[in-house]
Amino acid sequence: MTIREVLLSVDGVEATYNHAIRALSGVNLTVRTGEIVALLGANGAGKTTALKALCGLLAAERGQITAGRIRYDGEDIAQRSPAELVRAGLVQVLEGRHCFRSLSVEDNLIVGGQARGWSRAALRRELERVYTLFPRLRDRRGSLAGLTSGGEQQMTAIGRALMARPRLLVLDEPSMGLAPLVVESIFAALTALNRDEGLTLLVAEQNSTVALRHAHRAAVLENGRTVLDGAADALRDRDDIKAFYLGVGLGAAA
Ligand SMILES: Nc1ncnc2c1ncn2[C@@H]1O[C@H](COP(=O)(O)OP(=O)(O)OP(=O)(O)O)[C@@H](O)[C@H]1O
Repeated sequence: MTIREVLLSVDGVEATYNHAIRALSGVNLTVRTGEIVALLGANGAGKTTALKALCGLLAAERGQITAGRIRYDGEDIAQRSPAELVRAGLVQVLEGRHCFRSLSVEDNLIVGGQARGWSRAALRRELERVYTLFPRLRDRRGSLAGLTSGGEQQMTAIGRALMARPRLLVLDEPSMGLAPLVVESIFAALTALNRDEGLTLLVAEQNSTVALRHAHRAAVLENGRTVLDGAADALRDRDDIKAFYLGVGLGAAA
């Protein structure tokens, strides 16, 4: 996959909640078209806040961007609504596998396609694309999403985002609470989308071992600020960095 122009840039972003609690104090991040970028950091480092800031979701949590600039596809997006950003191709999968629990898996996916107003034929084609990527969802398409496994719910949440045909897919902790094999299959699907379709990905993860295995580059947050930014393979080999910033024990870092 060829990596091209800068699709997203976050420069010196600071943010607070309730105009009082400082959550971000200098986040810098660049995502180029065709890249997989991992956003790493320990619990509470500011990953979720950073993703919400760039997806237009901070205001809904009484959060404010107080400094810095966020540009997507060459435009300042700090004031854009999440719906506008989805139409522009910036689509997020929030932490915690947000599915409509009382809708079927397939209806969840269809809801994701509504942002694009697909025709019937196009909708069918997009559903097929998701089912090819996640065959388990084809088997479970008639089941209520709330009654499927954690992994299937995460796949449904990702599938729903894919139905909007993102240019940049932003994911918050896709591995959370899932068994290692399920995590591996989700990351394998995301990597295949990146490789085969050039989908650009920004993935926040506490599971730095998995994220660094799949990402091209990574940024590390500590106390709301970017402290490291570099090639994923360089960070992967630095056990000292992982132990210091990511809380990965030296013995478990391999
Ligand atoms: N809605 C909120 N209101 C007030 N403070 C918040 C809110 N959400 C997060 N914070 C605070 O902002 C800081 C950054 O939290 P954030 O959730 O962004 O970190 P994180 O790296 O995503 O951690 P985790 O992996 O635990 O979600 C923390 O100090 C947290 O307590």
